[in-house]
Amino acid sequence: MSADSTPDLLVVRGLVAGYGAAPVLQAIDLTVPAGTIAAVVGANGAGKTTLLRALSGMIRPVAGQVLLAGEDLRGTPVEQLVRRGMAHVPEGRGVISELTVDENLRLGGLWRRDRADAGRALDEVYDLFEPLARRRKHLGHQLSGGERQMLALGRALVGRPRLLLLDEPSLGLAPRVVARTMALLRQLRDRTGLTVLLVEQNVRSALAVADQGVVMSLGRVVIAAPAAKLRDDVDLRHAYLGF
Ligand SMILES: Nc1ncnc2c1ncn2[C@@H]1O[C@H](COP(=O)(O)OP(=O)(O)OP(=O)(O)O)[C@@H](O)[C@H]1O
Repeated sequence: MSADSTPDLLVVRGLVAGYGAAPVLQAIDLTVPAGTIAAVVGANGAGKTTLLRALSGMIRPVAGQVLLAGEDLRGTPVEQLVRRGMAHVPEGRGVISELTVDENLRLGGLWRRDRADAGRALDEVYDLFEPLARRRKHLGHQLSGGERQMLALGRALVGRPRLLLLDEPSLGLAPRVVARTMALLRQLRDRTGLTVLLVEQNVRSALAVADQGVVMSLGRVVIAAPAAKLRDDVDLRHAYLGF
């Protein structure tokens, strides 16, 4: 439990993971309370993307524990992670260019047994992302960068995740689109209780929307603090964020 007794949805303890002999992540500890947004920031190569990959089962941790709502996820196959409520929107977004917007979105709900609710979730995504509703029949490759970002996020939301792992959603997007995406995350948190772990290069935008800021350096968490504190405390900003 966190200090204000909100249950922790995600608890990471001593997570070690990487790609070969030398691990990238060096014993990561992290706690994300349910219904909050945590922004993971840090220099290029700090290990932010690797952290998301290790959480979503794309790479197998060498050591440590990942608990989702108290359940240990070690050894859980990726499709089971999705069923348990974890959705990962990777950097580069993974939209399938040859499929239409509608087909891409439906992929996000294919595994769901409750077909009626999958249909409702699809309608909700079209309500949230009006440009997607207008382009249902367009192919993935016909979309703009911002629309592809919406589509990747929308596809994850069709699965009604509890925990959304989001890698660099602002990458390559116009500031207006970034602002809209961040506002949407807040709206989802407030309306549906969604929990978000957001990796961002755009530190200011990320800390503006987040409840918690997590700064990584060289595969470690160097500080985890309320986002407002990281935003407003000049000494902390200078020490950990360099601005
Ligand atoms: N597929 C891979 N195989 C081997 N090493 C990798 C692979 N992906 C990343 N790395 C290495 O792992 C380290 C951490 O990279 P990672 O992408 O997690 O950092 P990051 O904080 O997300 O940085 P960026 O913001 O540049 O994506 C880097 O040294 C990187 O070179």
